[in-house]
Amino acid sequence: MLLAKLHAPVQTPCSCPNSMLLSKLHAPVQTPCSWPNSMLLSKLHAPVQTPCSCPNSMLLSKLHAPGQTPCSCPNSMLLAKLHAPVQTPCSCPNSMLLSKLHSPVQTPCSCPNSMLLSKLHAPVQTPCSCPNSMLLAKLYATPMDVSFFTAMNLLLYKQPSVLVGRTDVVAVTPWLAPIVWQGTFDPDLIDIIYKSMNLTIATTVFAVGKYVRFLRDFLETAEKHFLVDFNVRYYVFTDRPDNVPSVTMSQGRQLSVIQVPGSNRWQEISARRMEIIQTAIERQISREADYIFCLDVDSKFHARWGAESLGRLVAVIHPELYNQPRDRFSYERRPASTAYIPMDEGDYYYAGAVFGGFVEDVYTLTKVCRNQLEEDARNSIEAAWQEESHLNRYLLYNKPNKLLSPEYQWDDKKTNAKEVKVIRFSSVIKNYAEIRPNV
Ligand SMILES: CC(=O)N[C@H]1[C@@H](OP(=O)(O)OP(=O)(O)OC[C@H]2O[C@@H](n3ccc(=O)[nH]c3=O)[C@H](O)[C@@H]2O)O[C@H](CO)[C@H](O)[C@@H]1O
Ligand SMILES: [Mn+2]
Repeated sequence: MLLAKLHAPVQTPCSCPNSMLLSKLHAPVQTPCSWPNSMLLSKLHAPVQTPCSCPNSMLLSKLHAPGQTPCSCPNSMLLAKLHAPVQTPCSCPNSMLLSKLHSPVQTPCSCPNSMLLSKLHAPVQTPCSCPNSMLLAKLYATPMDVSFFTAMNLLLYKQPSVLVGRTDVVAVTPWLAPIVWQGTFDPDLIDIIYKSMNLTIATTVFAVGKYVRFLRDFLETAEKHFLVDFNVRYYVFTDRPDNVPSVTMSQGRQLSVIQVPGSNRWQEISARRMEIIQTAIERQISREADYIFCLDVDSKFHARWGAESLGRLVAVIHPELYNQPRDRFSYERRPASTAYIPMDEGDYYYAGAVFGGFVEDVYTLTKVCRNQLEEDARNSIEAAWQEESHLNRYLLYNKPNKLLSPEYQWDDKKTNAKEVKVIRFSSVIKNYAEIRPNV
């Protein structure tokens, strides 16, 4: 619930994490329940009651009054939206007010406002799982917690620039989705924002037939680089469960093995992933994770792959075709296939080896692609690149809201390109004739 709210549209047109938190904090109390924290939140959003002249009443009145004397210091800007704790205090009236708000209640008297302030400064009581309690718990997390709120105050990070950034690559699509390249995000900042949400990321990987041999490197390098310090649940789909290696997992990470049939056609193994992922989401993943990534197993991680990769619907730009005109893309070009894309259409060529997003969005993607694959099979047509062709068709008409650059899907066969400053995940070189069940 909280996660959904954090992703709700921001009132102020800005996509920065502070705005997301602020908009949540400013939202009217939703679904109030009778539990004390909900009541308290309702009061916080209510107008000041029965003002008296005690310092606490005065402070509360100021808090609910429109922003005064805004200056350009970070505190004033935040105060205009809400009473966040002071970062880098200065002596402007807004900073002073903020300091007061976060200091212990002064001179308590028995007026309702003093009582309310005392409650606000008290530790969270008996948390339950309603959204209001979760929000309060975050607001009042102890300084030891890396919670959204404390992290925002303690983390000093480089000022974002409007004028200086990557100029050698395009970092945003024409529909304003970011394209994630090294140098376009602050890794520490982005991790702290997402870590406080206590997310679980499902990661599916297929190791059918001889492809089980890739699992050890895949998993061992993932433990070093992939969403480190996040809760990750790997789902390994294989016809050889006895050959799944035992790899030591860090805290918060676990692996489940799900048995699937083998096949004597690699095309079928690859394409059936859509159906199998769809079914696994229905059966268990929807209850066990917030986000999901679906990855190829014949790959290794080499460098950080962090929370910058998370989004509602995420795709990766194929390393072979990112600098090619769309008519060279290996889309399915036969109108008889449901994966058909005409020559004059197409945004990017996305790789089938990496896609992800919110579990429910990936569920829809896998369901649509599975249905299209089955319809094609009934019509005896197989798209040029199986599920990858269907994925490209889906993403053309259902735009992803985050794109990963080829840093996130390189190929060991390729020499480095100067715009790729870091290779995070790459396909290993394999002998197709030896490893696949058919050629
Ligand atoms: C050179 C080439 O052909 N590249 C295509 C091939 O990529 P790839 O060579 O990356 O395909 P792949 O052989 O890695 O197969 C995709 C994934 O399916 C799983 N798997 C596949 C076969 C098997 O016997 N067992 C098994 O487990 C495994 O997780 C693997 O990572 O296919 C993709 C679509 O699927 C794309 O169209 C690629 O452009
Ligand atoms: Mn592969």
